[in-house]
Amino acid sequence: MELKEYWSDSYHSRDFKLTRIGFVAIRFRWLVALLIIGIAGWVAVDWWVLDPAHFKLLWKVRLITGVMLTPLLPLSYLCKLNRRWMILSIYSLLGILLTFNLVSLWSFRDGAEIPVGFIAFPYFLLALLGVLPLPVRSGLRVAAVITLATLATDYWLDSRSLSNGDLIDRVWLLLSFSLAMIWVQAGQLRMLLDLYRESTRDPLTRLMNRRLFVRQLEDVRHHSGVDRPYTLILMDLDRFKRINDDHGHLMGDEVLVSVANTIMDIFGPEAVVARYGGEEFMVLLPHTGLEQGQRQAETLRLAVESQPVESPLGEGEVTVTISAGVVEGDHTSELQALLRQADEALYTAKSHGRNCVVAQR
Ligand SMILES: Nc1nc2c(ncn2[C@@H]2O[C@H](COP(=O)(O)OP(=O)(O)OP(=O)(O)O)[C@@H](O)[C@H]2O)c(=O)[nH]1
Repeated sequence: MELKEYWSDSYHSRDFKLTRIGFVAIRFRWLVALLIIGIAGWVAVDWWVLDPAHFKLLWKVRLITGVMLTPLLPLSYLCKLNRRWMILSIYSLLGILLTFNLVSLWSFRDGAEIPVGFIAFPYFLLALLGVLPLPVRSGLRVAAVITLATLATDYWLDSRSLSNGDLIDRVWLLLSFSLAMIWVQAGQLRMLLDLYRESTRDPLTRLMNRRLFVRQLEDVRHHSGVDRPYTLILMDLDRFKRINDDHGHLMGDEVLVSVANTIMDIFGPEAVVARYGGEEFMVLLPHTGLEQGQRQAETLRLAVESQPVESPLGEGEVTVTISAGVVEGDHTSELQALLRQADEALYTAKSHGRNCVVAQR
């Protein structure tokens, strides 16, 4: 994982963004549910430790906080659809809880001793938010909001305490907890990204696998218009079994990696490229019509044919050829039918003697 991927989600793929938001949504929902139960359950502790006057005020504050948190449960279902909803949900949670913190501390303005649970609340909140897999930039924002709100609350309620060493002590504690939160969040993000890559990448060629490809295809189909077609190229190595049989599986693997690299070189970063099966590759060219797709497939076919692959054991080189089927889709296309059509076009290319490209409307 690169450092910039820890820093901001703008360096994550669209698909991973959605996956991460889905995880955040689930954890956020559990967090809200636990907070509702915890804040309500705390009434029993208040009843035990507080004097009746305080208890009378604070149980209502807890009840109102619980009621205000409740809409965040359905909101968490919207969070997984869109980053904006996620941000709104997280900051609404912070707003409600920091207001709760403010009101509960304010209730001790008469000089009564504040139970440690109330003083520790912002630190408790920072620790809890560690469960969300947020990038460092988002974590810093959350930490800044909690730190500033906590210091402002303290200053407003007891400005005297901020003139002595208490201020340094509090700032130090808040910064320590913030760092711990960001560290845990980055760890969660890393674990999620590693798992995501394991489950969506082919370990040999590092291309995406079929599962992710189909999701990407669905996404491109969804966002394309009638006048903005896309093209699919399904290709298969010719007589690949023979390469394995004659030169060994190590050579076969080398051929697969070499062809994958050639595909990436020819089509560039705009294309969506996947290892679709054992010796099958699929390329999705957004905003590309059938004729242009066919021309690009032909360029690839010639490039593969003209670049023999060297044996990793230094036992000479082999010439590889590919056959390809090309089809065009738009937003009305039914994906399974389109994939079947690409398969038929490839089959036709194979039956025409291999090492050729067949486009099918
Ligand atoms: N080395 C290696 N071989 C693989 C891998 N995945 C699949 N294969 C082999 O790919 C071969 C596919 O063979 P076939 O389906 O018979 O196709 P082909 O020999 O390419 O023949 P045509 O497709 O008809 O031109 C099989 O021998 C598989 O073992 C892999 O990851 N590495």
